[in-house]
Amino acid sequence: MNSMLHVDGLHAGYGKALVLNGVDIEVEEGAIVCLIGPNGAGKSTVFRCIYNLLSPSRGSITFKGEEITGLSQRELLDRGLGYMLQRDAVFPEMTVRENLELGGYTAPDGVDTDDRLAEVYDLFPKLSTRESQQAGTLSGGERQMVEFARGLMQDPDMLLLDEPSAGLSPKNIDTVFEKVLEINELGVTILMIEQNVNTALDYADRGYVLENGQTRFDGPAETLLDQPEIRDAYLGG
Ligand SMILES: Nc1ncnc2c1ncn2[C@@H]1O[C@H](COP(=O)(O)OP(=O)(O)OP(=O)(O)O)[C@@H](O)[C@H]1O
Repeated sequence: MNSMLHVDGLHAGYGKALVLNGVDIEVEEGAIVCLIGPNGAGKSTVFRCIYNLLSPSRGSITFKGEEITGLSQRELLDRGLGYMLQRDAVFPEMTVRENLELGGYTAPDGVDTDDRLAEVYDLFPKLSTRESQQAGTLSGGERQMVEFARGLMQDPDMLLLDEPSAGLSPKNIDTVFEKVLEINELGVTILMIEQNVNTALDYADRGYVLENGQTRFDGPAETLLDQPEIRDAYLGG
């Protein structure tokens, strides 16, 4: 397997506060990798560095074998790296279709928006039946689907997902992870931050545990929860 994304010795912070002090993550092409860790461990900060929303003070980030530190979001999308943010980011006044078409505008050259829309509707049939509905009137789970679908409009090779299941009901959480799996099976490599550790690790190939801005453990997802320190920290023993 080829390495898709490689984060090596990442250090970063906000002002004088150092938040990351040695993060190493390897994501192989085709994998689903899950980044877990307590609140404030620095998970979103890792994503901000990868997506050039924050400049690292040390370390390197390579995507498809090339250094990407400092590249604009436009360049990252052109290279096939997409990002779905944690916060609710649909445009509520716009219809479902308009939200998706917006995703298409930022797609790399050569991606046809109409073709892409048809493929995305295949993946999310419910959204095609709601395409004229204002996104702000959708349920939380449906809005999450719109965000997901919008990220896919860019036809990425890899997606960064920041807590795709955040704030959803148990039923919708399963639906989101099923979609993650389906999208992965279509060839999209996934790196996701998750608080629903048990469920996320059920779907992931590999997991990384971040604590105090450092990678503390990593391993195949199915064996990660066998480690007593991780069980104690996440499942109360
Ligand atoms: N813009 C900012 N300015 C100053 N400090 C920040 C900023 N953003 C995050 N931090 C701090 O950096 C640390 C790591 O935050 P980060 O959001 O990366 O953690 P996280 O692991 O994603 O947490 P959570 O699981 O709660 O979302 C925290 O202590 C946070 O308060």
